[in-house]
Amino acid sequence: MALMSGTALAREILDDAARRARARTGRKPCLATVLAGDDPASVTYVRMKQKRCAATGIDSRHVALPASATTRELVAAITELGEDEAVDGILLQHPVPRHIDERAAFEAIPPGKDVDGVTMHSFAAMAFGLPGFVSCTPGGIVRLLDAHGVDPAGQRAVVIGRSPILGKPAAMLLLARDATVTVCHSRTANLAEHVRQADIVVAAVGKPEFVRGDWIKPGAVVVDAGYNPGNVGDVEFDQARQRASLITPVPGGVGPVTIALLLEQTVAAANGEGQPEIVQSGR
Ligand SMILES: NC(=O)C1=CN([C@@H]2O[C@H](COP(=O)(O)OP(=O)(O)OC[C@H]3O[C@@H](n4cnc5c(N)ncnc54)[C@H](OP(=O)(O)O)[C@@H]3O)[C@@H](O)[C@H]2O)C=CC1
Ligand SMILES: Nc1nc(=O)c2c([nH]1)NC[C@@H]1CN(c3ccc(C(=O)N[C@@H](CCC(=O)O)C(=O)O)cc3)C=[N+]21
Repeated sequence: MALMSGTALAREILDDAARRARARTGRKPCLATVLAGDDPASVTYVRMKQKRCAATGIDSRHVALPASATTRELVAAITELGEDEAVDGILLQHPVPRHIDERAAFEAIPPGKDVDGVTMHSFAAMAFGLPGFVSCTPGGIVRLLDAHGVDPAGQRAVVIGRSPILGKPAAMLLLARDATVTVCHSRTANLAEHVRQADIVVAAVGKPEFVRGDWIKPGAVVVDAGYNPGNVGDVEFDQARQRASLITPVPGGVGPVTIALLLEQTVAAANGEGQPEIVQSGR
């Protein structure tokens, strides 16, 4: 077993982003973070992103709305950031309070500022193999595989989870890399049987140690995107690592690369570029 660490890769991506920041524009790129409500985990994530911005030479601006905010108010706040020329990228922290229409709020982000890759436009571009911003966690997963010499082509990939910002786009990116992709979810029958067949497993469930180590096929590559309270992933790490050829740790795996991609795409947005290199096949 070897560890598929994300910290070194994140460092590389951030160093490169720092070098490219202001190169074309002469001013710092600016990421706007938007948070509705005060969920403590979300507050922590947003703070992490802001700190990483500061260290990378990126300005950040934060818009905080109360948990009682309406869809209309959230959409208005995002629309305003979309029209603000000083803002290059917009991140709306997921999840939003239950009474808010999250999709409507995401869609208020103009495609050129969708550095978190959450809009229909970005998803479709990614799925069609066209230039655009990728969803950060799935994009980070593919970059991790690349950095560790894992070529998904012809491999059986099983993605557990189908959420709009994680499981579903992760499946599309693996498909673009010519993997044979199975997407599992809460209605999947015989989940363990699917996982046992997988050369590449992506766990994106949100349940601590949900994926049992003995489901992992010997030699498989395991990517644990789960991030549960107490820094616990979605995979039973100690058992899985004995069977996997490569496995991401939690923390220090997918998480840091996700944030690095967000900042990389913010710099790209400021420089007027898309992010075409992740999707190659155009299928
Ligand atoms: N490192 C990072 O950057 C990020 C990490 N995360 C982490 O990833 C995890 C997943 O996040 P997210 O996708 O937003 O979560 P969601 O809750 O939106 O989605 C969870 C998915 O898991 C599926 N699922 C739930 N129970 C089961 C089950 N028993 N068997 C099979 N599938 C099941 C659900 O299926 P169904 O669709 O049928 O309900 C759903 O598709 C969390 O731990 C989160 O913290 C999330 C985003 C970024
Ligand atoms: N619109 C939106 N986009 C997101 O990308 C998004 C989101 N909403 N909502 C919440 C999840 C969660 N998420 C994490 C990112 C990095 C780490 C991360 O870097 N974790 C460190 C540990 C950090 C620490 O706890 O010290 C690690 O895994 O090593 C974790 C979780 C992004 N998310």
